[in-house]
Amino acid sequence: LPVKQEDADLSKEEHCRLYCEEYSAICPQIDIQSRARRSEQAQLSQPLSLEKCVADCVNKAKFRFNGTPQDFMNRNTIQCRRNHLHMQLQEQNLATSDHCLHAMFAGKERCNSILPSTVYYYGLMRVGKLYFEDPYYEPKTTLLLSYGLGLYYEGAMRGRLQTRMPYFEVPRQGVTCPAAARKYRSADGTCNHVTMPRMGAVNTPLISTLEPSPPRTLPPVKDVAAILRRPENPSTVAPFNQIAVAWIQMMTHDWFQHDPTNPDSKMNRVTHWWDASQLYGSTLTQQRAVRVPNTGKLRLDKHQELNYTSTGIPITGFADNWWAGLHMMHTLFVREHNWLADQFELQYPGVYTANDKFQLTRLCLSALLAKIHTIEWTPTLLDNPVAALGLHTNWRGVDAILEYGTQFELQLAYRIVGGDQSVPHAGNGTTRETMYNTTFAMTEEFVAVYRMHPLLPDDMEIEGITLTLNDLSFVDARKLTKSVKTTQTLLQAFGTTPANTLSLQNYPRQLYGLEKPGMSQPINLAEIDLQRDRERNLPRYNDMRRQLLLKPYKRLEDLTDDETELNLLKSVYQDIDQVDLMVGCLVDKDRPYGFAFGIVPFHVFLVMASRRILNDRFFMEDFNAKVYTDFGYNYVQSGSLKQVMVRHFPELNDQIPDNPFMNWT
Ligand code: HEM
Repeated sequence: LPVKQEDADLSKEEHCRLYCEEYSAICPQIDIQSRARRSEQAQLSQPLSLEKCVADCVNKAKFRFNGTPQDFMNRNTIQCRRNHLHMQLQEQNLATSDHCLHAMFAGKERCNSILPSTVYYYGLMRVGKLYFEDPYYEPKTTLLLSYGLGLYYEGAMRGRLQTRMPYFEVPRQGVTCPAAARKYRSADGTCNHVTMPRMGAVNTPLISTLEPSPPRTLPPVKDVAAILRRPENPSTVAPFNQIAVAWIQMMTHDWFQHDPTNPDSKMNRVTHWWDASQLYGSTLTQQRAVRVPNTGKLRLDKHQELNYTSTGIPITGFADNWWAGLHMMHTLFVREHNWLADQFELQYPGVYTANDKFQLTRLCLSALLAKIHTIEWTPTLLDNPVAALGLHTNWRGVDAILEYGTQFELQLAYRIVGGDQSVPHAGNGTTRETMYNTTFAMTEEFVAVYRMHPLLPDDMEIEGITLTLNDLSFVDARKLTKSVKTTQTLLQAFGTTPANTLSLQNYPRQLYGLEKPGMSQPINLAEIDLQRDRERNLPRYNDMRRQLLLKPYKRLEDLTDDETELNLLKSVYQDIDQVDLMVGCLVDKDRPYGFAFGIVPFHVFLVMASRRILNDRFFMEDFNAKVYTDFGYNYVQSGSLKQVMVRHFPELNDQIPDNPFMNWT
């Protein structure tokens, strides 16, 4: 294990030289952490015997189990499903009742303290889930109690799921971090994490935290894709618009991308961090290509639109799966980058070099994107006051409660829980090392639940002309982008075109014959989506429910009350355990109040939404005016999507609602 060996050879001074030339105060801490890692690694290298694992579960966790060790493993109990050491680390701090709780979720084994866990689960968690899923649930209680219970469910479930995230070493592979890496985000995502510098970097693996379903005969993807297809008659639409759709695709390009030419590869082609790599690239070479040399700015054409190569490839950080929606979003934020870089010169004349201005702008813009996503985009799709409060808390901490209303009881709650510092959130300095003791990486299940192609339209009207999705995609997008006011026109069209709902019969017809450059014939994206989840060993839907601590279903009938949908499901699946993950996500009626998607994707997001903030140094201990500058920090904390849009397209001011993701009139 290279990290272990390297660390073992380093003196304390070496640690300081390598990791914290500027911040020597944290050296002792680093030394302790390195020693802890080394001792963990030494234990990890011990062979794991099944008997020992079970014995530990029984002795350390005081967990009773009747059956063979193999049964124990097969039952998927949380103690044994992770590697042995991780189990010990995670579980030793848990109360016996929590072990029992895990076990109950996993397979209803007998526990020796069944009573407290029953009270806990059936009492707080059950009631909390009711209020979380429907804040207007009867019997009505006080706001404090219903929101409190709902939030309790969210927090407790996140904690449960979090204990399943693994700890693993990412080999350093010769990466050393220069002093500048302490101040700014690196091009390739290295050095965000001080002691494990390749954590979250480009070309490190996406991880699977769930287990594959047992093998069994499944219907061909072709047949399954056929039941997803959107019919010719008008599709069902959402209250939010196509800007929200283009937004989420742009975000996923920041977080993860598999290599479509090598479906077996688990490597992430972009950095795992929320660092706007879709704009800036995930390597130094890509970054140089998008920058205007010797300035802090990014390239735009003479109309201030995104630049393209002579062959129609956009010059930007991530250019795959391109369409007009991405042209619009990238142009908007590249313009914002250039405006912001100028502001650093105006605010601090002569203080910063061109490179400093570029790096500071990147820091601030990434944080603004993360903030817009957390407190504007996600609450739009999860239009539920309890979920929204949870999301605001992710960014602002318990201060969010104060913004939520002036009700006396909420104010009281704020005081009772101890105010701003009581909950980890952006900027409150909780270190990632102590956060859950896990390694940060995007997960395969996160990729899978974001397969949200049904949000897309089949066609869209732009300046009176109806264009199909094929007309808007790949190099065809370029044809639209040569006029002076392209992005303004696109924003108007996308703002007034509703998103489609995430439901069973709503997969765009156009995507069954998507003309992708380099392919000899059109691709069928619906089939590809299904196929990828199968070949990447994602659990099928019902197993996913089980592993996400949700009650599994018994019959296909449990998934939907709609007879047409049920008949479609029955035309391809014989039983509930066959249902593909994406199909289950689209059809499952288990959708909390106001949610645009179901509880399964939500449980996956619940963990990742917090981790990608709480594990990132630039959102935690380094999210402050010292690192971002006073101006930059205020820019992030006071900025919003509408502000950015109006800055660059003032003519749209009157049309853009306060929440630009909602349909414009
Ligand atoms: C017109 C717009 C879009 C086009 C042309 C498009 C096209 C594609 C293509 C060709 C793939 C690769 C399939 C493969 O070979 O594995 C893909 C993957 C994917 N798309 Fe889209 N897409 C579009 C919009 C969206 C939107 C709105 C979302 C919403 C979140 C989305 C989410 C994803 C995800 C999660 C993947 C899997 C990525 C991975 O495997 O790492 N796409 N898309």
